[in-house]
Amino acid sequence: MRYVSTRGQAPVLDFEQAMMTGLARDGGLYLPETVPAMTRDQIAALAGLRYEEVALRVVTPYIGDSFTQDELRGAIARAYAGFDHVSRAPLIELAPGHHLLELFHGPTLAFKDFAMQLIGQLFQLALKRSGQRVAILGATSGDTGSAAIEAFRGLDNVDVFIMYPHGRVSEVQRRQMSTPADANVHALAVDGNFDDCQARLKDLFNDHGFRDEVGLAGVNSINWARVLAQIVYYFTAATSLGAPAREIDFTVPTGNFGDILAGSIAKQMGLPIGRLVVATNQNDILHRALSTGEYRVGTVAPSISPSMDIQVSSNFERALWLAYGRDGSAIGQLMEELKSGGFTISQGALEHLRETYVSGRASEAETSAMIATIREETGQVICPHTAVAVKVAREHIRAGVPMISLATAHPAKFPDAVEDAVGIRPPLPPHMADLFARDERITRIANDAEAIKSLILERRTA
Ligand SMILES: Cc1ncc(COP(=O)(O)O)c(C=O)c1O
Ligand SMILES: N[C@@H](CCOP(=O)(O)O)C(=O)O
Repeated sequence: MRYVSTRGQAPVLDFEQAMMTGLARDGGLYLPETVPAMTRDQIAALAGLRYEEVALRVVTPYIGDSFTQDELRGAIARAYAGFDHVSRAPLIELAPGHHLLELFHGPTLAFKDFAMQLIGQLFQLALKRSGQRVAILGATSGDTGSAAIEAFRGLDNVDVFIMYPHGRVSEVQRRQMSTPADANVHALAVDGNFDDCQARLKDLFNDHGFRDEVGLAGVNSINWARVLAQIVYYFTAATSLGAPAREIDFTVPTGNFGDILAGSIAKQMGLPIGRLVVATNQNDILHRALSTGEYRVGTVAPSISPSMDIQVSSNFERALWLAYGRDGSAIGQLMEELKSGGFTISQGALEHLRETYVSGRASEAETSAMIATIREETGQVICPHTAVAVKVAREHIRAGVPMISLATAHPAKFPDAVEDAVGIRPPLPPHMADLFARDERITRIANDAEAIKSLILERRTA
């Protein structure tokens, strides 16, 4: 399997190289040159299999010679062994025809664990083989950071530097990043918003001298391996509701567009997904872009679903590349225009996008009201990101087509928003029960690439 950059100017790589490279050297994002199809029979055969077995079958065609089947099987087994639910991603019925896919049973209580735990295992295999040492740099609006830290903490050939927007993540999220005592973990509170963190991350990757000097690696959904691992649960969920014999719709609470992009790849592989519904909070650039064709960056407004407080949505570049017929120079041009605030999507590309995606948004009041409604109707307490999805999903449910909303985080990560909505603070699970008693270690840092570079050079141990 060969991987190509959305901007068409970077070397073509194999899976392991693409995973270790992260951001392509032309500033673009790697994608497989062709998406491997699964036959109807192959998809039907997934129903009822253990999550790990489905993962092996879905992921294998993308790996090429990078890892043996035994290595991959072992990595998958270790990745999901720590999840606290036997199904890994259980599906529960919220209302007739509307289901919740619970993606928060991993160690850090958000969907990020599905990919990060697997990447952690694959990185270790690759680094052991190459003898390389890396400095992982991540940007987070709250969940990617703790998942990355959990997957890489304590390794002696990896340092993990995580930038998060100071004051804009929940206290639980912050403590998940600031309390691990491992010397290779560095939580950086950046004076800016998530878009600033992600922009600085790309600045550092685009500085090839620095990148090579410290062995920079990325585990945001910039990294194709992240998206790949997230494809799997679309298959487990859809086949458990009758796919491929019937069509299934999904609603995905969306910010950086990695999770829903994974759904679109599952669809390209042959999974009969009808609609992929992009659900945004008040930071609704994606909803506006899909509705009007204008991708215009606004100001990031802090919300009660902070992990989706994103305006520059990294993986939308991958969706655009597919919609523009894989034209790297067209994408390069759009990304140049983005530097001045945005661009207009061509009519052809917009139509292509609309064949796959529909969209909606939830205001702050609607999000909070939906947490209360679901509690009232089902007794279930959902997190604010999930509430955004459920609110938008309800507007898009079609008769006879099951709708699956992705429950991307555990409500205990956002106790203030949940308490405001329903008057209760969901308890943290036992392994995190003493989170508020643990010591924190945070470095406050300016929104400045040079300052971040100096810090990495000074602190790296690997
Ligand atoms: C809890 C939660 N829900 C939804 C999202 C949005 O996912 P994506 O960035 O893949 O669109 C995020 C952040 O990634 C998140 O942490
Ligand atoms: N919501 C994310 C933002 C980064 O997304 P990623 O999927 O590109 O890592 C977060 O929680 O950090």
